[in-house]
Amino acid sequence: MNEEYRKRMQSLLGEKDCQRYFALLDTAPRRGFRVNTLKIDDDSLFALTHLEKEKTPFAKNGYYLHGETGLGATPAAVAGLFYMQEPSASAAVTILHPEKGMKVLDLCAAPGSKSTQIAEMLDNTGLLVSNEINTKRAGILLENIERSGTANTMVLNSDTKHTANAFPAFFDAVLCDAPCSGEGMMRKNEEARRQWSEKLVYDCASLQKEILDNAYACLKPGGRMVYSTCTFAPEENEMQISAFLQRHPDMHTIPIDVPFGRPALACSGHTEYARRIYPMDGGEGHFICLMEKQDDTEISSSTGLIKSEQLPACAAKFLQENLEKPYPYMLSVRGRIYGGVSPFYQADGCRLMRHQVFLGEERNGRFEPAHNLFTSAWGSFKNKVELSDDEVCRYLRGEVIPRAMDRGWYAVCFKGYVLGGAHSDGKMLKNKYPKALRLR
Ligand SMILES: C[S@@+](CC[C@H](N)C(=O)[O-])C[C@H]1O[C@@H](n2cnc3c(N)ncnc32)[C@H](O)[C@@H]1O
Repeated sequence: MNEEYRKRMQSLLGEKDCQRYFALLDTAPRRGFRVNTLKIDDDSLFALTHLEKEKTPFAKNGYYLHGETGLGATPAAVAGLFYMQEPSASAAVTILHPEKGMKVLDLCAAPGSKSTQIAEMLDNTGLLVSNEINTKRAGILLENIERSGTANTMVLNSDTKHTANAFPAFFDAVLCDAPCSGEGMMRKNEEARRQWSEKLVYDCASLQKEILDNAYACLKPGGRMVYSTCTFAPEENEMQISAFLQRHPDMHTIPIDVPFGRPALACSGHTEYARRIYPMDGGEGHFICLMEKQDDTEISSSTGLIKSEQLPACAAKFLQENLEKPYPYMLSVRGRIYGGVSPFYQADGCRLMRHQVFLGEERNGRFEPAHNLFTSAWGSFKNKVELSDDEVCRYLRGEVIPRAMDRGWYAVCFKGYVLGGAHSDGKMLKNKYPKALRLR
């Protein structure tokens, strides 16, 4: 271990805790998952799987994982019934506490562990905008968003300054889970140990400053914001917040009353109100600071709505016949049809990857449903087909399933939970599970 790092941790933790910390670095990392309450409740998930029921203190629906591997390829994971997440990472959204109906921004969102948690708490009300700058990671974010079943989430692949330009003073709550030097990843990731340097800490602090200012620009007066990192360096945490509060006197820190972690370090601006979580506290490591913007200005957001084209008749007919309930909002753009529980907002200057739920598209006068129509937890598809365990494996590999049944579209299910879609020609179920997701 880098000697410089050892010295820094010693001055942060003191001798006794420092010894515990370095001893823990050589043990197995804590792993966890959250039950996706958009699709299933805790008891039903435990009845369906072999997952153990040991709760973490960090989230209402958060549990520890013990030894199980390969869970990502199980039908329950593919159906989006749970999301694997480092246990303490769920603390940031617990502290942000998004409430139903709110407009929420997750500014640095990939791969989506916190976005999916926000989506669970919004419970398909309000709006979630999930932004990620890295295109490949934004693709993974989109997959996770689709799998989670959320029907209120817009996915952007933009630099945070473009997000700030598109959504000035727009959000009730903002999560700024900034890129960092990743000291909280050292137990699970050898690379994080090797790449650590003081220069990395300073480089991250400079990027975080810019991202935090952009997060601030997106927040409504009266709105709340969480700044979080998975690192321990004060330059990226308390010192970052202290400097931010000096630049933005209309922001203040809020004490956090939770049964986990420990008070943060005291710098100007009551940074001790924030929480630090170390491996000794039951997770890998996080810093979380809750702030609020003063509510004494009359700034109104200038973000506008997208005008929809007329819904093609074939799409309107298909959706009316096949969905158990209609989406409150619909958007038709050049033959592509979206549904959502929130109005569709413009995101000028941003690269938009998804407007809420992509339902499908019109092709030569016919409506072709998209995978997301089946995975959404909103308007469940009426026609369902239940597959055997063996058929589920074949479906997830992209194979055709022989079945005599009425022609038409079906939601393909594993024990009642939807995996994706298929089209029957009367004898065969043609597999519509996306090629990119198929198991090899
Ligand atoms: C700590 S990770 C986010 C983890 C995510 N919130 C989660 O819980 O799944 C930080 C993310 O910020 C992204 N990022 C890096 N620089 C950025 C920038 N300038 N603007 C927006 N995102 C950025 C990284 O690509 C990375 O995906």
